[in-house]
Amino acid sequence: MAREGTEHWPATPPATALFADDLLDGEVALITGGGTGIGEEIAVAYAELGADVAIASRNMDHLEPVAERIEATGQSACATTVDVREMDRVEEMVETVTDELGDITVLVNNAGANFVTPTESLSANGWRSVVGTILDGTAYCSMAVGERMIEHGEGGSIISMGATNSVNGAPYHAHSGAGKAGVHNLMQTLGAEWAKFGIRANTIAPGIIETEGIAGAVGGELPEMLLEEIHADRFGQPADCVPLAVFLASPAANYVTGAYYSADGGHLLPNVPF
Ligand SMILES: CCCCCCC/C=C/C(=O)SCCNC(=O)CCNC(=O)[C@H](O)C(C)(C)COP(=O)(O)OP(=O)(O)OC[C@H]1O[C@@H](n2cnc3c(N)ncnc32)[C@H](O)[C@@H]1OP(=O)(O)O
Ligand SMILES: NC(=O)C1=CN([C@@H]2O[C@H](COP(=O)(O)OP(=O)(O)OC[C@H]3O[C@@H](n4cnc5c(N)ncnc54)[C@H](OP(=O)(O)O)[C@@H]3O)[C@@H](O)[C@H]2O)C=CC1
Repeated sequence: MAREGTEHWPATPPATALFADDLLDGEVALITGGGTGIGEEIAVAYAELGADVAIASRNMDHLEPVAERIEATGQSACATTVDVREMDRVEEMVETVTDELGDITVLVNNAGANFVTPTESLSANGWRSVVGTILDGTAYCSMAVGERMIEHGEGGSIISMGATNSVNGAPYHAHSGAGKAGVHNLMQTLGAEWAKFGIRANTIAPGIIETEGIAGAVGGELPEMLLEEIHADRFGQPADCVPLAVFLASPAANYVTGAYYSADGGHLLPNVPF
């Protein structure tokens, strides 16, 4: 996996160099969109730290090679198809994962969708496609897994991928920004409601992370001029998002819920003196 860094902003080291290799022993993690990009990096890191890992998305071709990478660590893997926009399919996914790996203790709502477009060119179906994946999908997966976490009675960790485009609004991101803002709000609400069950719910907001998904979303290569807005002077890599995802899944975050952490190289910070 690419881990490009610069002199002042070095690459984030692999999880095995940062965390104890048994940190996630006994955890069963489900990562939606775990066959590509950031989700793949989190899935493999969780397995390297001792979790059994399920990955789910629409296309099994994405999932099978990652399931092999998980199994190569010695942990159990489950790869299953789902469209997170459909509650029935989400319920089936959760049944499959629970049957194969046991009760889910960590859910990572990572499946995502975006394309940049002027809002006046956005169709209703385009809006639904993106908001359905980001917001409905996060809600459906959280409800289906949360219900079982409550029944099981041992708590759990729900981690959702937000995006920095939701913080101040972002031109051409009406659907994505609004959906991701909803994700953060949903995690805060679940953090409050489900605290009594020992379920924590938190959000990670990546900045601009080099993945095939974002390249597709912007219609090709990421424009270099975007770097002018990033204090770290480099785009992020999937590995830059992993330590937060490991922390939030682990006992190190036992007192952390409703929180919002960005991994964006300072993208949201002002870059002019006034
Ligand atoms: C520049 C800096 C950015 C920084 C912040 C970035 C924040 C977030 C980033 C990310 O999330 S990156 C990860 C992105 N990953 C993906 O998008 C992967 C999954 N993507 C997809 O599945 C597709 O790209 C999809 C279009 C999002 C969804 O596919 P689906 O099969 O459900 O939809 P379609 O039937 O293809 O289309 C539905 C609807 O949407 C319209 N549409 C699709 N692409 C565009 C576009 N580029 N511009 C305008 N409209 C688009 C399409 O025409 C359909 O609408 P109708 O024509 O039926 O009205
Ligand atoms: N890369 C970036 O710069 C940023 C990313 N993010 C967020 O981080 C997360 C990961 O992004 P990234 O790795 O770049 O993206 P990718 O495009 O690589 O990953 C998105 C994943 O979601 C899956 N997916 C998409 N739609 C659905 C659906 N309807 N049902 C189930 N699975 C689906 C895709 O698999 P399949 O096609 O097989 O369904 C794919 O594996 C996303 O939530 C994204 O919004 C946030 C800010 C910036």
